Amino acid sequence: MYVHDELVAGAGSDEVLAAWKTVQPFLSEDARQGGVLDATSIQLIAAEVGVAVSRKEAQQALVEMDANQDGKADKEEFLQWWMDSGKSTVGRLLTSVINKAGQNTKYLPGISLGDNVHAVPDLLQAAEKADMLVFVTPHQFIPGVLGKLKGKIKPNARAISLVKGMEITPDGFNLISKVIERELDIKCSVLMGANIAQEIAEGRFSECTVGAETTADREAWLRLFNTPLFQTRGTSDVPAVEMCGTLKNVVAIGAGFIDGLEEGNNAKAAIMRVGFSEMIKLIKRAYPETSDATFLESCGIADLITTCYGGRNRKCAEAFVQRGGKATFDDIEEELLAGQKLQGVLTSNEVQELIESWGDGAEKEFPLMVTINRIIRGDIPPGDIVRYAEMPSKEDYADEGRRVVLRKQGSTS
Ligand SMILES: NC(=O)c1ccc[n+]([C@@H]2O[C@H](COP(=O)([O-])OP(=O)(O)OC[C@H]3O[C@@H](n4cnc5c(N)ncnc54)[C@H](O)[C@@H]3O)[C@@H](O)[C@H]2O)c1
Ligand SMILES: O=P(O)(O)OC[C@H](O)CO
Repeated sequence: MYVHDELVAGAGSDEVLAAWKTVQPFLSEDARQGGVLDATSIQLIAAEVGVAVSRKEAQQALVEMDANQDGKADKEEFLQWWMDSGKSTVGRLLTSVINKAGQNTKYLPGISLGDNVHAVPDLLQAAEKADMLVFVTPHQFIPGVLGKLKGKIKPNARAISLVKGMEITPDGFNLISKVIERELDIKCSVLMGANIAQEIAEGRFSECTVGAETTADREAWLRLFNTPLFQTRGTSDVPAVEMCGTLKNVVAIGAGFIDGLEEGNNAKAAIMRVGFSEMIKLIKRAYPETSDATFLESCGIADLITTCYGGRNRKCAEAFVQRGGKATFDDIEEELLAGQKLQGVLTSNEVQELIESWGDGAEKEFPLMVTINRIIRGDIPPGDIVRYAEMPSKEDYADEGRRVVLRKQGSTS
């Protein structure tokens, strides 16, 4: 499994002590006898706990460690330095942690990944011989990932995308599965559904929808994914499945605004209802052949519900309101998600571009999507979400932030 490598928090003193013992046979004579370290010993111990330490860093560490300035660094000084430094400048490589601890301590702490999961930091090494490629990375990173894979994978490999988002082009848009197909010249199916990762990782029951054009592809992916606790249903309505997963993230931002405003359950249900009907309208406009039945699959109504209650888009939108305009979505993402990435904000901008590309009058077809985007951009305050039908705009706030233009009767604030 390819894992985009990064440095994560350093190991604790217990792990380092265990590493110290493990590498004893390889330490220098001085280190073994009296616990006096040299740079090589530091590198060996650090490597054992999954931390990459260069020669230069190890030498610098020796200078920092020598607290009593006797020209030596012993075990106690080493341990003290390790804990004090917090490994803030060194850290542990995530792939190494996953392979040693059997856990992704950064993104899924406490979840055992199983013995057959091996993290590989080299994308090509992980993918070039694969027959089945599963794409699940935030959609902003997809171009970079595909650039590295282009022309380097098996020509008959099958792909599936769990990625939510779209690419905007001068001619319209492409869903991520289509971007994968175009760049890698292979078929790409999709898997979407009410699938909050933490719950699946904990082995709790959920469903999902696989969209694949051919029966052979559907059967192949169902064989791979379907389990009693992860019930997978297939459909050939591929773009609608992917569009549902993509658009519900925008509605979830709206649901989060409602939560932040403490507008209550009725208001949230209303935003979800309107959002769902705009999703359906937008999907049918882009893909008129879409089957209504797809909206009742896990990728449709179920994913909308779970994301509007338990997702990160909802959570960050709620915080955006609670901060009263003092924090941007970027700030909130960094603070609340610790390295994870929001999809809904980018997708809202993409959807807005798509709607605008459909020409005059198209915005009025999707007043909630447009209103959510205006709130995200800071053009109007979050409270205006309940006035989505009037489509309040930046111009309504021309007078030093006060809402001065009443677009429709009864729209005062
Ligand atoms: N988390 C969920 O519950 C969930 C469920 C279903 C679908 N999805 C979708 O799957 C996609 C990925 O979401 P996620 O939650 O796994 O990611 P995430 O939000 O946890 O993002 C962090 C991931 O991005 C990787 N990353 C960081 N920089 C990168 C780079 N330059 N290139 C490649 N990868 C990089 C990190 O290693 C980490 O794995 C999204 O489109 C999301 O909507 C997520
Ligand atoms: O946490 P979110 O808001 O990115 O949503 C997660 C998944 O898409 C739910 O299926």
